[in-house]
Amino acid sequence: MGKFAEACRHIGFEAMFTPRMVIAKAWVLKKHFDGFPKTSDFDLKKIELPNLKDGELLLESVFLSVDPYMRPYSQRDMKEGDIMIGTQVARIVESKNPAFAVGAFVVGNSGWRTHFISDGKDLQLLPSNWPESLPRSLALGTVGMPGLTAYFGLLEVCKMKPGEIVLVNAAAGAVGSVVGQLAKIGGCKVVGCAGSDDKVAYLKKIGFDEAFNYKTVKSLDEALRKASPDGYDCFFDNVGGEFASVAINQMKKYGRIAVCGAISQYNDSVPQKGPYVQIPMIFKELQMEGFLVTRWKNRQEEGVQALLKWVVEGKVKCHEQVTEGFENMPMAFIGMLKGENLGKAVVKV
Ligand SMILES: NC(=O)C1=CN([C@@H]2O[C@H](COP(=O)(O)OP(=O)(O)OC[C@H]3O[C@@H](n4cnc5c(N)ncnc54)[C@H](OP(=O)(O)O)[C@@H]3O)[C@@H](O)[C@H]2O)C=CC1
Ligand SMILES: CCCCCCC/C=C/C=O
Repeated sequence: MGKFAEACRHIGFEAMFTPRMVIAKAWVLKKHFDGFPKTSDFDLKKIELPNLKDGELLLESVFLSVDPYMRPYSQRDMKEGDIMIGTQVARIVESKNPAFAVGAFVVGNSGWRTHFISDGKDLQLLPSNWPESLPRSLALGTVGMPGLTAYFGLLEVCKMKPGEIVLVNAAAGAVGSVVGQLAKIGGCKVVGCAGSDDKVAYLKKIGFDEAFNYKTVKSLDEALRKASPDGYDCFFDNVGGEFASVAINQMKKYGRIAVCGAISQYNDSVPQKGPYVQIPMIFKELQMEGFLVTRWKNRQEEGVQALLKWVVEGKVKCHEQVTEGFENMPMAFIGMLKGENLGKAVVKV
């Protein structure tokens, strides 16, 4: 390094003279999942990032999300060798775009990478009223896509009304835990099912009226009937498969079923067989509607502000399962699919 550049480094102008070389780490899908994902299906790659062009930003991921949709979407939309899809909370490290200041935090959709370059079009700045004391990781969970899924699914698909009875499965997870709490805020009775006694205890702590461990009950049918002998007006289904086939028979007349997810089927190599839904749907005159949260893209601001307010007021509680270390992303993803997470599963880089 020349004397002038050295002097500049001492006074903090190094970046002006020495282009920064950034090596990003990224997880790629080495092999399409066959049944349950394995760590050997992933590969960790290093990618040298080019210098920024005008209008571009360099970002570093701070928290990355692992979500169930990555399993079916990888099958549908990805080819082997592609970087794993996903969202992150990222900090702007360098900016050649006047709309984005260095140091600001955004939600990006750039996949499993430690660093990336963006032109800003696909980035969402964290709301300007985000409290300093609130973990920014919540922008991937309760105050992000999963929270919005609960919000729009309950309001627009279940069309819940005060006094109704709401059933939700995978209830201690990112979406389910918000569903139950919003249904309580909306004046409903809430029944939640989850896969461990610790999760059930958590559901009771955050205000669910009834909760049980679907893995240890003798009969799911009996447990659902005991939790709500009159049946269910709304069923927010995160699980599908056998659970949904049993629950549908306990819907009240004119009940509404929001088909949000089918995690019990994502790892199946051979499709599951019925029982089928038509008979209870006809005789109970049910409405069953599948949805994707992206339908309400134009109302995202409304949803985020409503969720942020409830979280800040303490009316919606959040729990996160934080895995430390970018190198542990595959493990965190697999763990979430196995049910190891309480609340939202995120990875801290
Ligand atoms: N439609 C949409 O736009 C969206 C849909 N979703 C869907 O919502 C659902 C929940 O997602 P999210 O809250 O992020 O994830 P969670 O945080 O709930 O994590 C997944 C949970 O699913 C449960 N689970 C896993 N396998 C099974 C199984 N075979 N049977 C029953 N439960 C199982 C586990 O909980 P447990 O220990 O209780 O079994 C696990 O913790 C998923 O199906 C997802 O695909 C999510 C976001 C958007
Ligand atoms: C930019 C992230 C898009 C998330 C879409 C989530 C839809 C989920 C479906 C099932 O899990």
